[in-house]
Amino acid sequence: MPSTPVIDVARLNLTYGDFHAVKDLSFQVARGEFYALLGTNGAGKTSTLEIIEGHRSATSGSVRVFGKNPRDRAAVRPRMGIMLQESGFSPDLTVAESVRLIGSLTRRTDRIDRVLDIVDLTRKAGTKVSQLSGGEKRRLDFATAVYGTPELIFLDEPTTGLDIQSRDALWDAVDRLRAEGSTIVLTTHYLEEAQQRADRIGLMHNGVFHREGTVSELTRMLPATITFRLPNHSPALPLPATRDAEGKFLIETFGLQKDLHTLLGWAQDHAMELRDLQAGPTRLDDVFRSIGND
Ligand SMILES: Nc1ncnc2c1ncn2[C@@H]1O[C@H](COP(=O)(O)OP(=O)(O)OP(=O)(O)O)[C@@H](O)[C@H]1O
Repeated sequence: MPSTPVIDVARLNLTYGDFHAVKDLSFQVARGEFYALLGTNGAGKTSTLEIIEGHRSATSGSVRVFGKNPRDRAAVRPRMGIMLQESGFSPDLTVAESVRLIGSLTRRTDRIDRVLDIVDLTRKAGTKVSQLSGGEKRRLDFATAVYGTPELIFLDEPTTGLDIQSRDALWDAVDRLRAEGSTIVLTTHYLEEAQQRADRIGLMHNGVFHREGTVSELTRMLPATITFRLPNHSPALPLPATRDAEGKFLIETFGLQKDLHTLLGWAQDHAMELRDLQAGPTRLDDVFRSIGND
């Protein structure tokens, strides 16, 4: 029998005055899953997450986290690690004091030196929050997700402002949390981060899901592309293609491997060089750009 979902949202609605921000939204997140809630600006992601995190009441619909009402903070909060866009740590506290505060707020236990090590702030333990760089502050925000290895972790734009080393370290830490069984909910505008890691994606637009599914389910709906250039007066191509104003050819295909094989065979047979050849699967960016087209 499948286990109870960690998050169960059914026909969720939220209105701000007469503005309908979230409309009949339903989705579930299973234990151990990495779910990315993505969408256009103003789509309703933050509003939805605020309800799931217990910060806001729904106008109607049902939200269950670990089978409980998330407004029941005492039952649910200790099991959730929430990395907000800004955690709002007091500027006068030191890094170590801020991390200790996470423990008392969430009622989870952990070793402060362990958490500082994971977020690479050991050397800044005695530094005041006001004296941290933007990236260091972001890593301190991440400590809220790491502290006490919570069962459910929300990451809201976690890598904004982080250099590449810090990003890699953050994702390594997330991988370890997953290996220990944590469920991850990510929101980000860096689509490739979601594309690489998410088990499933909910793509929101105007308060509803435009699409929901695995990355391959989402991208399978749009064609992959092959682009290249050819010298003038080349023989006819073996596949339908369009040509832009700069002379670059574009082939759109749902059979990338087969069509690429056909094209390369044609080029070989005619001793043609396919200059600037690029072939790529559909990216999540393309699915995003298609919002509003259907
Ligand atoms: N407190 C509020 N009062 C009135 N309208 C609000 C309030 N908070 C959000 N909204 C509106 O609700 C809609 C959804 O906002 P929300 O912040 O949930 O979107 P989002 O998907 O997180 O957007 P973004 O990617 O831009 O952060 C937006 O049109 C926003 O202007």
